[in-house]
Amino acid sequence: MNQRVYLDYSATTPMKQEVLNEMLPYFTEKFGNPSSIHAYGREAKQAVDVARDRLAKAMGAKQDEVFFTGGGSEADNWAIKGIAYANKQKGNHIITTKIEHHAVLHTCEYLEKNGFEVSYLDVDQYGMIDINQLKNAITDRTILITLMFANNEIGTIQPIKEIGALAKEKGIYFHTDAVQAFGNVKIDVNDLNIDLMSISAHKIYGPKGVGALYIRKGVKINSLIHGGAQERRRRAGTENIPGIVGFGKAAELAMETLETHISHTTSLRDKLVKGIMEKVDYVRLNGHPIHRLPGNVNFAFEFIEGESLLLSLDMLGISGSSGSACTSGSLDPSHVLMAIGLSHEIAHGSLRLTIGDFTKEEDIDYVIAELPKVVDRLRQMSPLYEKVKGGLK
Ligand SMILES: Cc1ncc(COP(=O)(O)O)c(C=O)c1O
Repeated sequence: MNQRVYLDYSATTPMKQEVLNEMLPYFTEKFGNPSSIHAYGREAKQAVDVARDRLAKAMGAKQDEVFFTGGGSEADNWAIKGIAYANKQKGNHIITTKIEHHAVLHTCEYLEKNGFEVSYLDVDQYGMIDINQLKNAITDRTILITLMFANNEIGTIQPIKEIGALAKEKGIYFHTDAVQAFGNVKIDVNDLNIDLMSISAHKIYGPKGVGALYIRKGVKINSLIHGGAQERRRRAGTENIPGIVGFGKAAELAMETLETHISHTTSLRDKLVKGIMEKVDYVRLNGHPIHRLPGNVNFAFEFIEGESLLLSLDMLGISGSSGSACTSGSLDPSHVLMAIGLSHEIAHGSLRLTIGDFTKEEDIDYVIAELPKVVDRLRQMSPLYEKVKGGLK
């Protein structure tokens, strides 16, 4: 029986036992609706307050600046559409990048069909934006800069502090999709001048289907979900109490263990990169060599089909990803890998392996032992590789 090695922490994380323990009573005996004024309702409301407080502390915000949502995608939609429609008297121009998650890109495309203009910034070969290109893109009609904190595929971390300072200086709202960064890097919304920030519980060892949007006090934003008066009249719908409780606990744990989490994932990441680079030829590391998420590895193997590589690894019990979880299954090369300038062929030969708290040293040893063999076997089937190896090219 093969070992089972999960290396897809950027797609989702397993929930921690402490998180589940804290959630469980809210499915059964503590089942109240926080909008009810009786004891059951008050108990549920108090649980939401505790979770909100924990999240606020984890990002340096005030409690009443944190709003729960049904996940990171909803938070992105709310931030972008909410700012666009609330500020359209001031302007109709939004700036983003070509490497955002589809929750941001498709929201921007939707707004373009509805009278807004969007500038999509390029990135360099490492996935980094150019702050001068950002400055030049700003017009007197710009109302929002929405720019991801860290990329979900290649792990590149953007210069968020500089972007926040620029947005503040120009009087433009700054939203960041921090779904991948939160819990992996230290974030203080005031220090970084962030006005709006999306986060999601299932990326930080919490439950799926719950997220949050940080909205700085005073920011002019419309609601996305209309109905009841929940979330201080800004996001209708009976709250997902167990989910919110789990998110709060996961955020608290993430902050308590941030340093050890970063050193654990960074050292395994570096070991994996070194191990593969030493044993395999015609391979490069996608993403920034230094400014990248601690647990992110993304290789581009030449002369290989990423899908075949994934399937072969899956048979060995190794679970990775060929791009973002949302794009796997489609044959189009990832928009992120295209944006950093990879050819279609090399983009198709890319493999993302993301490391987390439960990854062990022996898991990485196993991958370093098996992956080169798989790459070698698949390349034997590539006529081009044979040619290159034989020096015929
Ligand atoms: C950068 C980024 N933004 C947004 C999302 C969407 O979050 P959720 O799955 O909670 O809707 C993801 C999930 O993969 C992500 O990686």
